[in-house]
Amino acid sequence: MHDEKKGSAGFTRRALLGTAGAGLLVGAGAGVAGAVAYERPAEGSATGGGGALGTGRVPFRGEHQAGILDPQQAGVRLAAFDLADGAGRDGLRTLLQRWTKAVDRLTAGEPAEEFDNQVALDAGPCSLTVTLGFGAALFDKAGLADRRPAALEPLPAFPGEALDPARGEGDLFVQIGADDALVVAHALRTLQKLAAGTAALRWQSAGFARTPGATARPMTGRNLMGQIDGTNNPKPGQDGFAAKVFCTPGGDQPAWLAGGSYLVFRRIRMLLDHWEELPVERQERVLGRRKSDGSPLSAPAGSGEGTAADLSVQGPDGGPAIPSDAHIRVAAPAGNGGAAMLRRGFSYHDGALPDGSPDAGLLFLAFQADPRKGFTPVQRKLSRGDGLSRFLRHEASGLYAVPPGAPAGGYLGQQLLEG
Ligand SMILES: C=CC1=C(C)c2cc3[nH]c(cc4nc(cc5[nH]c(cc1n2)c(C)c5CCC(=O)O)C(CCC(=O)O)=C4C)c(C)c3C=C
Ligand SMILES: [Fe+2]
Repeated sequence: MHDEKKGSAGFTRRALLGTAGAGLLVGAGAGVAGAVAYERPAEGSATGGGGALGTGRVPFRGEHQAGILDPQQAGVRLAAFDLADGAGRDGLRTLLQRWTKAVDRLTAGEPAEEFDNQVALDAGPCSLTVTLGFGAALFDKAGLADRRPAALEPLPAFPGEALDPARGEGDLFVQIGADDALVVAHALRTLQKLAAGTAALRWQSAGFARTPGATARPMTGRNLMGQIDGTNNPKPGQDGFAAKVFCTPGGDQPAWLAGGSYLVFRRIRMLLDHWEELPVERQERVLGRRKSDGSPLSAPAGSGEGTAADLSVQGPDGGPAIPSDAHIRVAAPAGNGGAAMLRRGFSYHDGALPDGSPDAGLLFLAFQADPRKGFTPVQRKLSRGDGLSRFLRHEASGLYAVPPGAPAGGYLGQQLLEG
């Protein structure tokens, strides 16, 4: 399932995933997203860029789109565009062809042919990835209603959420990640210019994750609650990994989505003023894992995040060591009919709200083979019985069909338009 194409920096995507495996072996127990050993190529080993971080290059083409299995970059911009009235199928095709041409060049560290504004001129690729998704409304607008996947039906309403459609949804979604903020901003600006007249920017959100090299050794990242986040993600190489994350045609899954995925986006604000009032031991019981090393409360402190959580272990008080409303218990696949997803969220911090509280939280992103069997049942349960939910507010949402990677010589989304 992994592509073998070599990037100019002299490593393959398989090599990246292999590095993820190495991360596991050293006991980090880390998942793909934000969690893997994140080795950069040696300084000067590739085109452009001054340092090792700049030369990282992620192949854009392959069976799956980049930005799903690849390690998280330090910076991300999520954005969605709405297709203009009258653009139709031809307008969409032309737009996807122009975006593909630009992304091909930008991910190689080269300026776009059209509309390049020189913002990223001195930088290498910086591990830039651009991941595209299609929102449900796109299919009618582009005359493709008969190809809309059944699984793209709107997510149900969940208790406690207050969603702002102006900061979510949208026809064409992009996740733009890179290890340099200018490279990220440049890529979005280029896509926006190329879309002029065909699609208009609906919303955008900026996020961040650990910068590679910030810690003494590669580690799973922390979120703004201070928790190690990403530990128990499905991992490539595990039995059934691909079936959890990528679509297999058949049933009501369309053929054009083979090798693609579904992405759920949620902008989730953290009530940090309340959270930070809790003593660390209480915070740990809300999650079910320790803050220090991510070890589950069912195992001794210091055993590390790679230790499997045992939901049957009793604590000293005779109750469950991992409380009944602990986040990892309520979210666990075991209690949700096996529901699984690959989480790849980024933190955001957009200053303060009018009441002075931080406008900060998680840009939750989860890739999965079918949201009806992944995100929806888990979120339904979390919204009722999760101790962590008391400290969270879901503020925006999006569900997108993520097409497979661009075929050799072809364009992103070609399978939908011409399959
Ligand atoms: C509907 C799915 C989920 C939402 C929404 C969600 C929000 C959310 N989660 C954290 C922090 C952590 N989550 C962790 C584990 C975890 N979370 C989900 C699902 C959702 N989380 C799953 C399926 C799991 C794995 C459960 C298991 O089987 O162990 C963890 C623990 C470490 C880890 O495994 O990643 C943390 C930390 C936040 C802060 C948040 C919303 C802002
Ligand atoms: Fe979670």
